[in-house]
Amino acid sequence: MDSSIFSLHPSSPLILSLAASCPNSTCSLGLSSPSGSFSFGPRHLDFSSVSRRLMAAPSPAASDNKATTANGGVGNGLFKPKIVNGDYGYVLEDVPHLTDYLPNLPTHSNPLQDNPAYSVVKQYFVDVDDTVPQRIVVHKDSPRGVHFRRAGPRQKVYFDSDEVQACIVTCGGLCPGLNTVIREIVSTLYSMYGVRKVLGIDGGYRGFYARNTIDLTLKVVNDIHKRGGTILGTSRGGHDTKKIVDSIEDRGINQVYIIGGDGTQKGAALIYEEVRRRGLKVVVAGIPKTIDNDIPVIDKSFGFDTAVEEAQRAINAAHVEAESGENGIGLVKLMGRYSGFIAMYATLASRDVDCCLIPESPFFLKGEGGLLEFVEKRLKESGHMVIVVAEGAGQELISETKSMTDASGNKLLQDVGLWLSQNIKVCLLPTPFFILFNSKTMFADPTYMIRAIPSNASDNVYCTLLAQSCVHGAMAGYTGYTSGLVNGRQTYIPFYRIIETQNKVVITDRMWARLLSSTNQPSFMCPKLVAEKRKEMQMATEAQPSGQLMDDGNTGADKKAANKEVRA
Ligand SMILES: Nc1ncnc2c1ncn2[C@@H]1O[C@H](COP(=O)(O)OP(=O)(O)O)[C@@H](O)[C@H]1O
Ligand SMILES: O=P(O)(O)OC[C@H]1O[C@](O)(COP(=O)(O)O)[C@@H](O)[C@@H]1O
Ligand SMILES: [Mg+2]
Repeated sequence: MDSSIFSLHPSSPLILSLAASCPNSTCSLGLSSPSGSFSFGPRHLDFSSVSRRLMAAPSPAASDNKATTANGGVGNGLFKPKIVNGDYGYVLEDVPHLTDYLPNLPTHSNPLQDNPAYSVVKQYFVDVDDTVPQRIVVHKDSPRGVHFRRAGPRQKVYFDSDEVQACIVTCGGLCPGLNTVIREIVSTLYSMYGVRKVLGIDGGYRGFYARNTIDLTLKVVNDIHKRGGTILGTSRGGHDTKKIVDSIEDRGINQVYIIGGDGTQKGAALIYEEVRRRGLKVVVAGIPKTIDNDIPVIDKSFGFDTAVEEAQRAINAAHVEAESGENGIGLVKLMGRYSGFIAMYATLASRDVDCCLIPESPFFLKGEGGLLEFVEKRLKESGHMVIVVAEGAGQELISETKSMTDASGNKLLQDVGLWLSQNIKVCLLPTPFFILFNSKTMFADPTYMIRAIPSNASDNVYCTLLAQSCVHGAMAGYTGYTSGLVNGRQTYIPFYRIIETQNKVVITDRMWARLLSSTNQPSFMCPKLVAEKRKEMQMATEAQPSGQLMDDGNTGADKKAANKEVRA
């Protein structure tokens, strides 16, 4: 077994609470799956939805999911997180299971057992007790820390193939790989589990109640991974929990696959809660989508690699333009509303960038140590320069007018690229240096071109594994989870962990230091801000017990060293 997977030992006291909260034994009791006809039309109660309600009668024991703590619940916090504590500071942040509120569900043998391609794989099924640590850098005395349930196929499943009526929805902004994920969910359901009913929800959350559905067959999805966008369409806004769950019931859907970013996963958490409140045998599973890479816990999001690769092409073009003219400035705006990961990685990969500006690192234009001073200096040294700016950078400098939001409630941003190119022109031209020499600023905004391309080879494989893991979890009866890669392993992560924070570039970490050293740009921090940052970090460091690893895997000692790296 891989050392990064921690399997619970049967003799551990932990096994008792896990066995209670995550059944994996075959139940002889229980009602058989509904055999009534499913309704695809407008809302009316049919036999299948009545029988699902009858099956739903939750027992008091089952509705308590054995959580040992009750903090930070999902969505509106109706249901307790499943947290299991083990020896040496081991914590399992488990995901819900249908049997938490439907205790007598029958199980079936996993059809993969008879699949010639998989039956020969040694240990193909994942041990139900396998878990994956969130942090892999540990010290001799550090606690084992937080773990997530390992994803993968289970020996027993909680759905009969004929019983499954799955649906897939894509929400939020576009991202390379969406079609691959759709294709692979359909293909896993059909080819591995023999499912024959998969619906596509048209146009995001509102499609549940305002649009027709699309039948997704192997033929329909066959070559969609070669196309950008999403064949299902997507949208912002339109999340109405009651209407969505009504539609799920009416259509007889019992597996809901929701592909989207932080906003979408918040919506998914609410759907899960409502489904559970109504006691439905319906799995709600998420697949994290964010081109900005701003979803926490997971290693990285699908489409991110593709986006960085494409962003590099734009940087390259800007570099060619800048280098060909006299004092040419190539300015490239990249995606990143709140997080500058695409800008940071594209800059690091390209090596042609002189300055990278991201939302996490404030900058200022004029005066000593400001951006304009640096532009002038770099032009004098090299005769050209390339600036990469993430769309969320410098927003506080552009306008103080009350910010507007989109249909999903996301802040609408001012165009920092246009603003910068105008300011560079207006502010630098009157200086003696620019009166003597010409300068031309070329501004490129390739954001929508990047979002629209199909995913590259590595993202395609990543999307395939994500989709397969997600389906295995649903068939095994897990629910209320997002599938995600943690330390290179597929896991099931409870919704509340995905939506509680946003992943951001930590400018006191080594990666940002690498970037600063590759571009040799100033940190643009005024001395007061540096002092404040240092103080914040010092206080965080002192609050940590000795040897305890902090959020980013560093110890207090690492942090102290990092504090010294913050440059004025
Ligand atoms: N807090 C929330 N609660 C419920 N639904 C939400 C929430 N935030 C966003 N959504 C819904 O999720 C969908 C996508 O959200 P959006 O922010 O546009 O994209 P992303 O999921 O990529 O962050 C939209 O339909 C939106 O209405
Ligand atoms: O699709 P829109 O509304 O133009 O939004 C553009 C935004 O979408 C993003 O691609 C992120 O989308 P999500 O919030 O859906 O993940 C950002 O990079 C960009 O700010
Ligand atoms: Mg978002």
